[in-house]
Amino acid sequence: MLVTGNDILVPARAGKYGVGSFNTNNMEITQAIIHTAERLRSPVMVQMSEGAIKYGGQDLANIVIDLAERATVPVALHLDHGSSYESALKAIKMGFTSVMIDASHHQFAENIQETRRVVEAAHAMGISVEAELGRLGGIEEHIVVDEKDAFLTDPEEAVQFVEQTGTDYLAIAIGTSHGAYKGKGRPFIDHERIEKIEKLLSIPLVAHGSSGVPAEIVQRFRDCGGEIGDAFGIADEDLQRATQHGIAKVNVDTDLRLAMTVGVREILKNSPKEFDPRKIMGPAREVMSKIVEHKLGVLGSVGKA
Ligand SMILES: O=C(COP(=O)(O)O)NO
Ligand code: NA
Ligand SMILES: [Zn+2]
Repeated sequence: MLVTGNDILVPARAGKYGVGSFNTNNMEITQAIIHTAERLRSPVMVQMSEGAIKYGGQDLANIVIDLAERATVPVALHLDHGSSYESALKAIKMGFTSVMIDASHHQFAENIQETRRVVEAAHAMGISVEAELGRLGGIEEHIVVDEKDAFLTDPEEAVQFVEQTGTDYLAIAIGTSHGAYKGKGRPFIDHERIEKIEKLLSIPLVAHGSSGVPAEIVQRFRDCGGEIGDAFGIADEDLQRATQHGIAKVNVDTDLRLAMTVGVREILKNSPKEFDPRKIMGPAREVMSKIVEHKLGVLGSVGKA
């Protein structure tokens, strides 16, 4: 069933498990996310960035909404990294049941102002809101925030921010970053910071940049002609620990991008005569489903629906 972000994340925080919020850009990615969640009796969030909305529009949103409405587990459709009040309201009009307003690149006061506007409008329409305080490293969609400017979330500021905005859940910068290159070997995750914020805030916390970038997928990517550097993601145990301390929503995009590309490249390489789209996208859907299954297991949401 299609529900709001709060319907999924408030129980997740209380139950000390994480809920995967996976980015989608087409039907097969959406099916891999929702059908795997159903099979594992897990709540799940499907998210679209502004780029995905530009690419697939209402067509793509309707695929997600239809699968979510018919799903036997709770599913929310979430706007990822909404960059403005207008963008958030447009998404709500499109049928999104959760919206992020990411004003984290503004000064504190502007972030509060922009976020509060969205919260008032979204709440008037029964939609829940994610905001962000602190800046991740890596490439945050339209913003390249390099390491030196990235700053982690200040716990006391986070309390003020939540009080003054009314945001339902909060994305915090705790060492993760977007993309496939999160750090050499094992990215540093500031567990002390998470645990400080956990004690001060009772709302669900959000971890962006939570792809694991599994070595096996990276190797398969290379083996079928993909070019990728020294790619590392967040370690499963770091993610598991974070979900025990307030992290309830966990954003994953890169892992599904790599998985789909591996599926397609392997077919094109090993079956050069193949040109049936179902035989090309079908195996890619399988590779993605396995990645979703692994992630739901790491997050502890299996059987929670
Ligand atoms: O935070 C993310 C995705 O992060 P990854 O690049 O680690 O999948 N989307 O908002
Ligand atoms: Na988001
Ligand atoms: Zn993100």
